[in-house]
Amino acid sequence: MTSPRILLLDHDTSRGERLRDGLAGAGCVVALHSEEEGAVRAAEQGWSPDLVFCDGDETGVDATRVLARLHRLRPGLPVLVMARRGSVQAAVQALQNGAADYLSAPLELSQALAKIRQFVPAATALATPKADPGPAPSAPATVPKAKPKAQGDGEMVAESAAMQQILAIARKAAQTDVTVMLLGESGVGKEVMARYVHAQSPRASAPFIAINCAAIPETLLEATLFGFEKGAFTGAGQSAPGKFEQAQGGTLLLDEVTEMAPALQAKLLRVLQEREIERLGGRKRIVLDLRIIATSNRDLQQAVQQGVLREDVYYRLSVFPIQIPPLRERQGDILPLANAMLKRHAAAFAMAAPPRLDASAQQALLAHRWPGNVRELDNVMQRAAILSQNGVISASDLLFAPSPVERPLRAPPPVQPQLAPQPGGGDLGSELALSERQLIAEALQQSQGSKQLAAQRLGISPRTLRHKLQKLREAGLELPD
Ligand SMILES: Nc1ncnc2c1ncn2[C@@H]1O[C@H](COP(=O)(O)OP(=O)(O)OP(=O)(O)O)[C@@H](O)[C@H]1O
Repeated sequence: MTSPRILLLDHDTSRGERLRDGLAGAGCVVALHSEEEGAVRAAEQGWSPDLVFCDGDETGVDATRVLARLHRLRPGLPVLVMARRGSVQAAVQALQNGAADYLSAPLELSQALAKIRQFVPAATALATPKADPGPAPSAPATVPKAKPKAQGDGEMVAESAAMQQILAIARKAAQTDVTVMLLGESGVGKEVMARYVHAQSPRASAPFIAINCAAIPETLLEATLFGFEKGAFTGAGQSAPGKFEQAQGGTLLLDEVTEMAPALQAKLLRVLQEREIERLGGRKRIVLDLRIIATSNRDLQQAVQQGVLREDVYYRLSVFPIQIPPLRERQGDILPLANAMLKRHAAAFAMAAPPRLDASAQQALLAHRWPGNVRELDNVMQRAAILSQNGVISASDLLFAPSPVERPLRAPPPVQPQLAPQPGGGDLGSELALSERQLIAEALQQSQGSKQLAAQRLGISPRTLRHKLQKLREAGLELPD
């Protein structure tokens, strides 16, 4: 993975520094600016970001102007505007001005990482931390205290037959102390399922502690998991328990466990076998009484073959694997999930009632491939709640983000080389057709799949665009419905 380059523009310097440090710790290259001029000049002088987070609080930074200036330099550059929660007006304006998304300030690190992963193709391996990654590795003594998530937050929606079956299996596993391995693409709901297993288990009233193994630098991860005694390393001013201890009696979720460094996997193996730990720098053996749940979005056997996952750890973790299918394979969940999310976003935006999905919107949601799974659906619903008019969401309010996995329009097939030169030079007709295809592809990508916006960009009517798309489809190109 190449490091995503993030331009962060925030007039509140200390808030910006917190986010910058977190993003840098997760592997991003971040340029932080507190003023518009510096930020745009950096981009003008060749520091080309992959994504921009721009302050939208109107105190010192004019997000609309920044957006316009950056888009002049790099059309299609994803600019995400951050503004205080509840300012629906600001959200609508930002989106109308070409912002890729609108986010509530202050922006959580996990939310920022999720957005980077969504908009920057090279950052798919970047993980959303499920626990505060804490400070930089140079200062492990200040590993944050346990931050257990609220029990049962976020309701599980599972109406499809496939998910009903999986829930039944998960409930059975919950009754034992078996190690559960949750598998599935990013965003399918592995953490939601882990919380469900915990909630259904006899350990439900004890803590549920989640740690994202991919989001924490290797040196800090060991101290975070095992805890440490005072003086264990430079800066360890006082003893601190690790996540294993914090989860005593309850459940520890090791999210993205396959991203753990092999040396630490060896230590994890001992814990899985012996159910006891020692803090770093400590001698006392601490007996563990907890369930371990692990997740991964990799193919585990392949991970073993590639040397990413130790084989012995694989066997220990895979005692009870549960595969969660991608959203596109459980159509029965799409609309119930969409409605549940609209309810949540409507409450967050202080709307009188959640907006309703009309038939065109329902159809578009069911037809989409959801490469980003439930997380992507949640993002689409958040934007739709903001854009909805008179309490109704129609297909044109649904802005599907271009996916790093699967673009709305595949690149046109390469032009076949001519065996013999045609009399009179190149074939102008096919060159024009190719340019048209490219223009349409670009417009769709820049409009995040919205045909209405794409038609506006191209200066043609939505009907003409539909007609052209139909023709391209007939010519064998794969296109969104
Ligand atoms: N069945 C569900 N019901 C309600 N919300 C869900 C469900 N599944 C997923 N979500 C929501 O979708 C988002 C992604 O879910 P989650 O973090 O559990 O996915 P994940 O598979 O762990 O993703 P990753 O592999 O990227 O960490 C969250 O906001 C979560 O609340």
